[in-house]
Amino acid sequence: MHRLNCLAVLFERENVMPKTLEGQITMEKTPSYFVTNEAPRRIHSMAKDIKLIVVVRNPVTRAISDYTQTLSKKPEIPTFEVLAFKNRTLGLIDASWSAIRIGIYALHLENWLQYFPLSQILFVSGERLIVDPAGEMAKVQDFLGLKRVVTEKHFYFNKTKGFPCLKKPEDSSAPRCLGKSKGRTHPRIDPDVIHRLRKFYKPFNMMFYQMTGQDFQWEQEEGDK
Ligand SMILES: Nc1ncnc2c1ncn2[C@@H]1O[C@H](COP(=O)(O)OS(=O)(=O)O)[C@@H](OP(=O)(O)O)[C@H]1O
Repeated sequence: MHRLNCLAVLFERENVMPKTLEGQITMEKTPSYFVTNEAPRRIHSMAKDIKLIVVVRNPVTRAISDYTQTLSKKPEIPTFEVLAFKNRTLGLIDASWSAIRIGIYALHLENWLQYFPLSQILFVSGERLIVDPAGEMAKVQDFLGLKRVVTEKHFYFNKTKGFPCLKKPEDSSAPRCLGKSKGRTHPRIDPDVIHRLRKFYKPFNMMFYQMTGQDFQWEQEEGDK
């Protein structure tokens, strides 16, 4: 079943969704909501006061990450360079390919803003989440009206993983990194293709910065990982 339908069903059969007691928050996470056309209308009709959190990263890196994930399940698919273009000679990007379409954040956000005010949405920078997880988590906790319980002391940089991992200072349980499918090495992509994609996304990124009032600095980035 599609994940959106899953949430709808869970909400409808209230007994399936965990009961929320006074002072508790129920959270639900599905990556595809942000880019699903019917999602804002349906979620709004169920929970108008809901707080929404969206993690966004450079759409070029996001597309490559998306492709890497698909490639790991279907190694026979064409190369990224082939899938990215409608016509490579003309430099025509295939914006209908989901790996590329999902990164047109301004387009998706427009849809959500028809139903929810910006104040109900928090945008977390995927890049900041890696370099300063505690800083981004502070914003998340403030946004949710929670005490800042998760702080610096809950994170350490794991050199083998190449990413921050979680430690729980209050108990002696082992530190935890995200699984093998998170933080995989990306295949090398032709720099011309990356350049073309960056050009493609630039106006949409600008629009997104304007809509959110946040500059994610994706134009300043040198590499794409
Ligand atoms: N701490 C930590 N550890 C590992 N990975 C981290 C971390 N923080 C952020 N990231 C980035 O998260 C990316 C994977 O998340 P996804 O968006 O694919 O997850 S999901 O769609 O919600 O399942 C994943 O993308 P890839 O690098 O392309 O695998 C990571 O770059």
